[in-house]
Amino acid sequence: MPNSDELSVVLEPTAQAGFVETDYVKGMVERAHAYTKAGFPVHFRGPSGTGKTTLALHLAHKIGRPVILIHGDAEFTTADLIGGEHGHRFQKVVDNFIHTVHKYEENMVKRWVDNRLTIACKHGFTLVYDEFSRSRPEANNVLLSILQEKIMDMPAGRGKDPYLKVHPDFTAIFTSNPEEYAGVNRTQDALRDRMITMDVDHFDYETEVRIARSKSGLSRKDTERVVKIVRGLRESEKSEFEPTVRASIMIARTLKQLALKPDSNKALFEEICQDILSSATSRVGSKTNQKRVRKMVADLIDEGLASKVQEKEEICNGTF
Ligand SMILES: Nc1ncnc2c1ncn2[C@@H]1O[C@H](COP(=O)(O)OP(=O)(O)OP(=O)(O)O)[C@@H](O)[C@H]1O
Repeated sequence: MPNSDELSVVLEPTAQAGFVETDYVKGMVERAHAYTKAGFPVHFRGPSGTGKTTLALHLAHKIGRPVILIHGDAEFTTADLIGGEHGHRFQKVVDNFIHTVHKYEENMVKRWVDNRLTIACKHGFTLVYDEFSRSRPEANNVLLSILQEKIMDMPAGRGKDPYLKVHPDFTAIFTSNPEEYAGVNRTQDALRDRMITMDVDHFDYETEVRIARSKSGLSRKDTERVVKIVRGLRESEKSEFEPTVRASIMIARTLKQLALKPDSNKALFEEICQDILSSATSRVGSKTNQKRVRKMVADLIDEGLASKVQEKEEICNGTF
C-alpha cells in the first residue's frame, strides 16, 4: 500500500470531461491499449496540439490503475525521477534554567524518499511521462532496465537492496514532440527501441469539429465555420507555425462567450480570428509573414460567408 506521501502524487484514472471519441481517436486508443496489454510501453509522438497528452491520459483511464504524471524537464537528474536522501532537521531547544538561552540543534539523519518513477514501479501504477524527451538522456537512462528487464537500479542510500523489482501492473505511456527543438534531446535509440511509437497528427475534420464543439458549446454550424478557417490556414502552408485545434477551441469559445454569430458581426468575427491566428502562427517580428497570414485569414472568412450566401440562395431556389 502506498503511504500518505506517495498518495499525494497519485492521480485517480478518471475520465476526462468532454473527451471526444471519434473513429480516429477510438482506433488509436484501442491499438495503444492492446500494446500495453501485451506488455509494451506506448509513445505518442507528434506536433503540438495533436492531442498526445489527452490520448495518454485517456489510455491511462482505460488501463484503470492509479496514475503518476511526470513532465519532462531539461533540469531533471535521475534522482528527480527515482528519489533521493532528504532529512536535514532543525530543532529549537529552550533552556529551562537560563530562559534567554535558545539553541538550535541540527539533526542530520537522512531519510530516503522515493520519487514518482519509483512509486509507479513499486506499486504497479501507470506512468504518464509527458514530453519525456525534454529531459536529458542521462536522466532517462534508468528507464532502460525498467522497460526491458523490469528491474530498477537503486542507489546505495535507499537501503540494502540495490534493485527494485518492477510490479507486473506497471505500465508506461510517453509523449514527445519531435518538432520542438529548444530544450529537447534526441531520444536515445535504446529507449525508443523499447517502446511502441504511434505517430499522431492534426485531427481529421470531424474530430476537430467535435472537439471544438465539446470545449465551447457553440452550435455545430458555427463551429464548422471556425474549423474551416483554421484548417484552411493550416493546409495553405502560408503560416510558419500551423494553427492547431487549440485555435479552433479559442475562437469557438470566444464566439460562445460573446453570443456572437460569425455573419451577424463580420468585422468583430474577423478581428477575433486575426488576433488568435495571425500572431500565433508567425515568428515575432516577421511582419511580412503576418501580413500574408492576415490576408489568408480574411480570404478564408470571405469564402465562408460567400458559401453561406450561396447556400441560402440555393435553398430559396430549391436547388440545395
Ligand atoms: N479526444 C479529445 N477530446 C476532447 N478534447 C481533446 C481531445 N484531444 C485533444 N483535445 C483538446 O485539444 C487540445 C490539445 O490537446 P493536447 O494538449 O492533448 O495536445 P498535445 O499534443 O499534448 O499538445 P502539446 O504538445 O502542445 O502539449 C486540448 O485543449 C485538449 O483538451
